Amino acid sequence: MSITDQESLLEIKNLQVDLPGPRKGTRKTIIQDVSLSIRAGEAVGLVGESGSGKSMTTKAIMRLLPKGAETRGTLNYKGRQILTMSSKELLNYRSHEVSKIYQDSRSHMNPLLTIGDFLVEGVVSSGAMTREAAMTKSAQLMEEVGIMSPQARLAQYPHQLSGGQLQRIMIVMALLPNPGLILADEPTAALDMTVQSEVMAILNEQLHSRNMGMLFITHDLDLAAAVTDTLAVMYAGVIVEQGPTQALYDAPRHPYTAGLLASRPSPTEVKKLVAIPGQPISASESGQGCVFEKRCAFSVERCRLERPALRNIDGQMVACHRAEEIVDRLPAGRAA
Ligand SMILES: Nc1ncnc2c1ncn2[C@@H]1O[C@H](COP(=O)(O)OP(=O)(O)OP(=O)(O)O)[C@@H](O)[C@H]1O
Repeated sequence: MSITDQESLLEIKNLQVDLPGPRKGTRKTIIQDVSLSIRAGEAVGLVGESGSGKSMTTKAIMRLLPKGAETRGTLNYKGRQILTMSSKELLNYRSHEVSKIYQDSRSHMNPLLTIGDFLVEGVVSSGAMTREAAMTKSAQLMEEVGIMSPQARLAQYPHQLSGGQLQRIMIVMALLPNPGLILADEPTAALDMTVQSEVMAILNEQLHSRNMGMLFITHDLDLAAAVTDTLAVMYAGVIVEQGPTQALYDAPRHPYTAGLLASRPSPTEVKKLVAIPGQPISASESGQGCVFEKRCAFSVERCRLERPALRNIDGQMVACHRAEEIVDRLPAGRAA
């Protein structure tokens, strides 16, 4: 099946992931009923606190979940079912179709390999390119992402490059096989703000010039808002709010999203931070009701008893029974 701008590159429907529980024969749910789609040229942000299930979602997309994991639902890439791919298809999918960019590039690099050897290792060993072709393409891509003197850099070792340069090298490695989809897991978390913006601008530019899709994983709503077209907010393995980035950022409708926005510092003004009370829970600790119920200031009995489904309110998908009646009482999130 060919992909046009309008068709989904990646389509996840009703994903549920269970892992073996602490006692023999038990299981714990990590991801519950997650649906998400990414089109070519689109950047989708998956935002949530630590433990909400963001990384597990990317692992499910790569079919790299821990041993003993049980996956339900459907995951399609360009119309092909990821869950039923043969080992050969899966190898091709992981090495050519989807690339991952990690948070801490230095810890993913072998300090004993030159940048060049590190970059070409994957594409050469998968037989996709000769070493010479991979080195030439790496040098071209390095120029595209703003690394000066690429030939000299290819011969250097990771300790000779700064954090920002290494993250650009990770982007080059991700682009080398010409993937359709990039999974970027907190790609700038280890960088300072200026370098963070530069790296995100490079990713954005590449996304559009190559018409790739991107899933951008982060706990930083502001960063996600700056670089994505669509946002999905995750809590305890569930997407609680989803919609066009600008609309969701300007006018959150779920108490959790509003709480996240109110709890971060403003870059332009001194304001009192409003923390979300209580501690995040994992999917396996959630009861039959709303996953956010225990921390929500607007919780009523129905929230405790009945899990709210995502429903469309003015173009935003919101999983809250009371979304319409509480909208004016949510904490103001946007920086003034
Ligand atoms: N290998 C594992 N075995 C069992 N449980 C796991 C494993 N890895 C993660 N979990 C659990 O799965 C849940 C989701 O974890 P996940 O790593 O996806 O969260 P996250 O949102 O990516 O967090 P972070 O931002 O800290 O990376 C958490 O409750 C976590 O404890």
